[in-house]
Amino acid sequence: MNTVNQHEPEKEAQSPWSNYIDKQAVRISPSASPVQGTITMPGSKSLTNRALIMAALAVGTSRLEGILKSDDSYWCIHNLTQLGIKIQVDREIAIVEGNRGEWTLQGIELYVGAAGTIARFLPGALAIGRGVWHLKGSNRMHERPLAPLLDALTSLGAVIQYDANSGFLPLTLHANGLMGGLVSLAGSVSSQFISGLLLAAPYAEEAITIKMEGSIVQPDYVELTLEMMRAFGVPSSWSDNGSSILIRPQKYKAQNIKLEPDVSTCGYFWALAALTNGRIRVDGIHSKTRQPDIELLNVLEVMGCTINLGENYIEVCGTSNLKGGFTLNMQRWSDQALTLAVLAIFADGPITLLGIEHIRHHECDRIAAICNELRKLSIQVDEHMDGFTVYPGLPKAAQLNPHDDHRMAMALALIGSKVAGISTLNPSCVSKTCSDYWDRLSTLGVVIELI
Ligand SMILES: O=C(O)C1=C[C@@H](OP(=O)(O)O)[C@@H](O)[C@H](O)C1
Ligand SMILES: C=C(OP(=O)(O)O)C(=O)O
Repeated sequence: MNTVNQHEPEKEAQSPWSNYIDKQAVRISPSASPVQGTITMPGSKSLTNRALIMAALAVGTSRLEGILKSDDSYWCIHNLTQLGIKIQVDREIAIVEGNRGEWTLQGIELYVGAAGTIARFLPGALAIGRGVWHLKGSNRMHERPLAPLLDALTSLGAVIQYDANSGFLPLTLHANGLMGGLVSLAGSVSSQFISGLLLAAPYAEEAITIKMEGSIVQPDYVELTLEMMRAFGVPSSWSDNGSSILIRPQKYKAQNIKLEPDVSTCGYFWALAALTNGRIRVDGIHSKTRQPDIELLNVLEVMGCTINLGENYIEVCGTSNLKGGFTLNMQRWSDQALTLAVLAIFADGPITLLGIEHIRHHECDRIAAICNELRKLSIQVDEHMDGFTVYPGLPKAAQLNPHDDHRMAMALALIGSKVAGISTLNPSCVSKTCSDYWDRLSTLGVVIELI
């Protein structure tokens, strides 16, 4: 539990859409006045990669508006293009010509970078066709689990050969189409296994029933998948008291759709308002979104912030006295755990976050990594198997290591918006989901020096 994976920056996993690639570190210093602004946010990573893959498999040509342009979506577009899908990107719009589920280019190597969504969504999408592909990713992606998904695909007809470790990338996938039938799948380590099978399920020879074993972490992402499938013309039905989903054979129909902004990225900016007693309004988003990180707003309200919900915007106004002294189970929206860890430093009582053991399998072991970094600031933390407790304190100056994890970098930067002397290494790792993060902070008055 005490070992920390000090992953070195892996530049190969960054894409042409990455910025700051030549920078070693970033110094973050407080703004002279409370942070205020009305901003827009890039598109959701989760929605972008789902929409790209469904559009690629669809009948007809889709138009996706508001795509995210970051490493995770770059590798998705790059791989689909390598596989013969025609995709034109013009600013934040992608035009995608669907292949009706028939892959034409085989025998190629596909590189998924550090993107969990591609590593978990592409194998199923490929397994519906016929052909052989080699899949690999970043060093960290080679350590992130895939076995439940790959075992399910194997039981439906795929043949998988592992280069090194069974259940992990890199691997060779021999696709023979997917049979239908009943398949059991556990989502207790990652909800992406279930989304990955769902995305492919309509292209199986017979109906597929996915029986979910045990509880699913972050289940709203499965709902996001089902919602996007409905948008592409594929319905699904739940049975067994919500533990099984049935998908019948059919094809996605090309769509013209607008994607929501990324609520996980919004979280850093709302937290910035909360911390600096400022005001941040994000346009183009509403509180009825299915993206689970919207729950952060309820917690910010409990902590003393004022939340203004418009039809097409959400505004957070901060407070001079952030309230702590509570315990939260964050299993359902764990991408914000690191944001809350940082807010907790400046609250008036300790905050304990539990139910998030699965984030040890994300871009780094996020529980070990955040505890390690906050201790460098002399902040008291207790590490638990499934979470951590952060105690309020005055952070001392330090250089922090984001462990090559975009969310570590984006959350740790918020400490610098409050106190002097904070810097973090490897600033370009933010490009996994927000390639212009440092410019965005700078525009809002936070002092950013890229070195
Ligand atoms: O399906 C998705 O788009 C995601 C699912 C979640 O992952 P896990 O279910 O693997 O925790 C989330 O953390 C990730 O950022 C995006
Ligand atoms: C867990 C995350 O990403 P991935 O899609 O790689 O799992 C994340 O963005 O916090």
